[in-house]
Amino acid sequence: MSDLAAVDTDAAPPTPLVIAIDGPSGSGKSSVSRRVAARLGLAYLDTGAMYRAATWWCLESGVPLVDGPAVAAAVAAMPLDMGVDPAHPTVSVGGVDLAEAIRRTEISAAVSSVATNLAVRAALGRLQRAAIDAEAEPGSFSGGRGVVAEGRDITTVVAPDATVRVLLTADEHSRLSRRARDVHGSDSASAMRATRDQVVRRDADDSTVVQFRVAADGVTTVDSSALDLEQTVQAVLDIVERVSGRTP
Ligand SMILES: Nc1ncnc2c1ncn2[C@@H]1O[C@H](COP(=O)(O)OP(=O)(O)O)[C@@H](O)[C@H]1O
Ligand SMILES: Nc1ccn([C@H]2C[C@H](O)[C@@H](COP(=O)(O)OP(=O)(O)O)O2)c(=O)n1
Repeated sequence: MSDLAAVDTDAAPPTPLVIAIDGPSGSGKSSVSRRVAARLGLAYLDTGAMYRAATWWCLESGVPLVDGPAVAAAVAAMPLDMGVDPAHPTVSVGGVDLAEAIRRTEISAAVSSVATNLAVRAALGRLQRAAIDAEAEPGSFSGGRGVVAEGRDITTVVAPDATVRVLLTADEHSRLSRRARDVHGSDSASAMRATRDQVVRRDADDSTVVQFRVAADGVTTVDSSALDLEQTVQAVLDIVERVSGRTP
């Protein structure tokens, strides 16, 4: 038998990895997920940005956020586009780039009222699942490279069949301190007080419809309270290697 004949040309390509990461505000989901995706050559889907974009769209269209059916109808018609390159993730609606707008305090303060609308959750959940499937399908347009998707219900509702499922946590003080530094450039007592609404109140509201405080069966918890960013990324990469054998 020649050397050439020994090559198995029918060998299946590696199954695209789907990594689901959930956790509360400030636990480090976005920072860690982007880095894990970049290191493994995967796409990156920020599902929180989709809820933020939906909130921006409703406010921009003059839809009162207290009117649940009107909010659901507006979100169903939202021309949303998510860019999933971890080096440059984008979110736009009707061609308007929302990178900055969706991080404003006004959106952070209002987003839970949209995220607790069950019709909105169903609609955005379907879009998220389709985006994950598009990245995870071998031979798909995007090349089936696989994806890291992060949010609050990815491990439990949107992609409970993901190859790797992680709940990223951190104690309340660490989460407040990180968010205060992100938003106010300082984690002084007053900056942390000013951030409480965006972290503690919002998580309390969000957890009335989604369970992201305790790991579901089969989900591995990573507590980042005593870790720096690189150590947290490494902790997730270690889990990926253990579960799937994949390394950067
Ligand atoms: N151990 C850590 N893990 C993740 N992020 C950390 C860590 N320590 C500090 N950070 C910082 O905390 C912030 C976390 O914010 P982010 O990733 O937006 O969290 P989330 O998406 O969960 O709200 C970022 O500025 C990040 O650099
Ligand atoms: N899969 C998801 C993702 C986010 N959400 C909600 C929860 C949050 O209040 C908003 C915004 O999420 P985002 O991840 O951007 O919030 P943080 O940056 O972690 O504070 O959307 C959700 O309900 N389900």
